[in-house]
Amino acid sequence: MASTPVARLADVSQGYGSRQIIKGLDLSIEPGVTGLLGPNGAGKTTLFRTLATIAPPREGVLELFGRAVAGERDVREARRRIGYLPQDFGYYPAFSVHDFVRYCAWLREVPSAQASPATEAALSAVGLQDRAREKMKALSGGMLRRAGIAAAIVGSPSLLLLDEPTVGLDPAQRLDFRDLIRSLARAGAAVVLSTHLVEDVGAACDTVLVLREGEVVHRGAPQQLAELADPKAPGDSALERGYMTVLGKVRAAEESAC
Ligand SMILES: Nc1ncnc2c1ncn2[C@@H]1O[C@H](COP(=O)(O)OP(=O)(O)OP(=O)(O)O)[C@@H](O)[C@H]1O
Repeated sequence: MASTPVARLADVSQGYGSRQIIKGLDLSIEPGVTGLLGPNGAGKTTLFRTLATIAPPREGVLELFGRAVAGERDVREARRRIGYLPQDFGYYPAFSVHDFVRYCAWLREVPSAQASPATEAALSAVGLQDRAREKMKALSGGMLRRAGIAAAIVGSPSLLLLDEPTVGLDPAQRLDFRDLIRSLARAGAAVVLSTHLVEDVGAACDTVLVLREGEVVHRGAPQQLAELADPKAPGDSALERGYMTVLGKVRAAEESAC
């Protein structure tokens, strides 16, 4: 039986000023881990901002947790259940790591009795429990990223949106991160992550979406993408070659249509 989508976009368009980035997109996000691949400028961050209710769709409908998001009240209710790690997230440099994550719990309206245990749990999930008292400004790039992941997962959101979460993580931390998102998905969360590291998608995702110029040009299990690989396509793994093959085919179809 098909599961109910956690998020659904129906005929959604999105853009900046006069530029349209996403055009008439239909998309559903199911429980489990969804990996978002796509070249620079494909619209991945724009899609995250739409799903995170930061930028309302210009046209079309955004549905979250089975309800259309139509006004301020819907946005506020939805945000309690969404964890979002933007590519460049803001923080107060003088905050301790603990206070930063706890502040994010407060923003998400995690009940005050649960805020402290939820903060401890999120810090320990990313291996920062021993750095909880350090200032944010004293963290290395990879540790800052881990603090951002902790802030996104605090309070166990139902929908977790992670924009390039593994940038700057060392190999051991990337492996731990994969375990973490798999366990969050097993606990019922829908996780969407964007990455340029195709192997992260192969290792951690149930579904992969390839976005190009604001359109989903492929959707399926990572294995299905790997099976599309043209052996002559560039790439060091079947999945990379599958990804490059899909992009190459779309480009060729566009060129022949011109
Ligand atoms: N604030 C903005 N104002 C105007 N154009 C923008 C803005 N943010 C993004 N864009 C444009 O929208 C398009 C999609 O950008 P977006 O950041 O969503 O892509 P992306 O797939 O996340 O890229 P990357 O992989 O480089 O992070 C790009 O052409 C970008 O230049």
